[in-house]
Amino acid sequence: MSDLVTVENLHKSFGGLQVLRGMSFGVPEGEMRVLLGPNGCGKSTFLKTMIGLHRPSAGEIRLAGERIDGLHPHEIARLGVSTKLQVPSVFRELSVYQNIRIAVQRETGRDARSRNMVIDETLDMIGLITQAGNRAGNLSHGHQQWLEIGMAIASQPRILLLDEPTAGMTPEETQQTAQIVLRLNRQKGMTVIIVEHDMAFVSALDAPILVLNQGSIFFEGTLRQVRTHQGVKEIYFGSRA
Ligand SMILES: Nc1ncnc2c1ncn2[C@@H]1O[C@H](COP(=O)(O)OP(=O)(O)OP(=O)(O)O)[C@@H](O)[C@H]1O
Repeated sequence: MSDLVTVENLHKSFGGLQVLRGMSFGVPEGEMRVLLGPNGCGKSTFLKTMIGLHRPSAGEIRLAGERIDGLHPHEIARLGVSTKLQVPSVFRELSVYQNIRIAVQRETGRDARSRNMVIDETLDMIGLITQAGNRAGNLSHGHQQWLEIGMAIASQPRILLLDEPTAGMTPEETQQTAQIVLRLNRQKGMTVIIVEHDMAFVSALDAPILVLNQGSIFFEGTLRQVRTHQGVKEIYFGSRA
């Protein structure tokens, strides 16, 4: 299958600080990749560059063969790239249902019946149907994260980017989040790129891993291969791992 996302020789500097230095990889349509790497190696910078919040210093990002680097965030979103970053984005005063409805309404061209179907399907996907009438601000931290995932998928994107979605969650919520992401990927066929540190979560996803180090992809393989690769152990897990 051809790549939905192609990242080629991507560079991003902030002043004199070179964060991304020749990052290259591809993700075939319908697949998932986990982006791992030590703190400050540029994982969030990559996600923000992909959604147009940062302009690359050099290199290309393609979606289904078309260049998206340099486009505005709303143009990239319209092409089907959706994201849940670490910054909270739910409307706390509104209900769970209203939050999802707002996210669905951002899409044009749907009639009311099909909008309602998307809202119900989204609530089902994120496991919050029984909480639909609750105020978003009253949800637990974990459930708010699921709601944010729901808002990100309500536009039915081609690719979903998640930045540390399980941060601050309990171990049980973390496992349930893995199930949500797996449903999106395996049942809905959504392409997913996830930045994550939690190894229990990464293990549950059972997806190929990209290890980012010093601004470029250092290694690509399974979690098992990553865990036993001497070079990765040294840069990521520390030499004692
Ligand atoms: N807007 C910015 N201006 C200047 N420097 C920045 C900016 N954004 C990120 N950086 C720097 O770029 C480097 C990479 O940051 P980034 O947040 O991408 O790392 P990360 O791999 O996501 O880290 P973590 O795992 O800790 O979240 C850091 O040194 C950071 O201080």
